Amino acid sequence: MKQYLDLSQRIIDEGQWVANERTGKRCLTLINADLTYDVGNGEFPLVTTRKSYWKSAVAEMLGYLRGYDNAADFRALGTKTWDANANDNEAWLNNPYRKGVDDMGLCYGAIGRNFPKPDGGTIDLLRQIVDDLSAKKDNRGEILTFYHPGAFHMACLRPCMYSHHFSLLGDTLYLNSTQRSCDVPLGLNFNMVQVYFLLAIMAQITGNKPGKAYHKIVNAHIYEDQLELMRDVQLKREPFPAPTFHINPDIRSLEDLETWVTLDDFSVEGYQYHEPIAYPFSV
Ligand SMILES: Nc1nc(=O)c2c([nH]1)NC[C@@H]1CN(c3ccc(C(=O)N[C@@H](CCC(=O)O)C(=O)O)cc3)CN21
Ligand SMILES: O=c1ccn([C@H]2C[C@H](O)[C@@H](COP(=O)(O)O)O2)c(=O)[nH]1
Repeated sequence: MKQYLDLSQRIIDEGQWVANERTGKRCLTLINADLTYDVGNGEFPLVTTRKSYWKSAVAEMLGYLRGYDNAADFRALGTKTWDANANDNEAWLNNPYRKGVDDMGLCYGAIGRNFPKPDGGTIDLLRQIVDDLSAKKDNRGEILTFYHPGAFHMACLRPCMYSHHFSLLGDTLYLNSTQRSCDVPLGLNFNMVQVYFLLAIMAQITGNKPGKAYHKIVNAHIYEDQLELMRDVQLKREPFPAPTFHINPDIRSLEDLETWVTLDDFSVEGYQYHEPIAYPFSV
């Protein structure tokens, strides 16, 4: 939580104003931030200085792991966060590759679970990584990437957290996640939970212990219409102690994640938080 508040304050103190063409808004922007989550010690990075919707965050990551490519599937899982990008963005609505209502196109899990090969066919990157880590193998390239520049014109958005690199030392699993673009008031709230969750669940389904997760952010920004709420409301609040995150121990495999798992298989204990803040969202 302290890392989140420090980054937000750093953007306010040192950030530069940058015009963003896609959204038509200016962003106060900082380059490079490194956050660390000690998953092995259960330090769950949930924001407490406003109500944070952690179930939505977990649902998003679960949808990526399942390879979902449309907002209706994400809604069925328990999050509406892809509705706007799938259905309200002018450029995407006019894109000939859009398959209809709720389609997100080729992004996130639709790429990572089905990565196109130049010589034909596709690779399921997640399946390969789960198989290797379960066999205690780390080939120094256990990388789940959602980044495929050749498919950007067929997607509603380029992936923001685009690479998750797993490493095994003995039976302790580590994760380095990289994010190219970060909406700190809205997106990062979710992204911290997602990086923690990804390491915790991957350790559990591959029979390893979770270690630390390292979260690299390149472009960290606050949109102009969010600045006042962050500076004058959220940053004035005192954080509460971190809650703890629990996963149903019966989840044992990638197939479990793909079939019967719901948000009821996850819980948060001891979550104390301040009043919600409704930050504006830029499509
Ligand atoms: N501008 C922007 N920021 C983002 O963080 C973002 C995108 N676009 N597009 C793709 C995904 C979608 N994400 C989203 C979308 C909506 C919320 C949001 O509205 N959050 C509210 C309510 C959440 C809820 O009720 O479930 C919040 O207060 O956190 C958060 C992340 C993260 N990503
Ligand atoms: O997981 C996510 C997904 C998206 N975001 C934010 C970061 C940016 O504000 C927008 C994406 O816009 P681009 O023009 O494609 O950079 O969404 C996030 O913070 N976390």
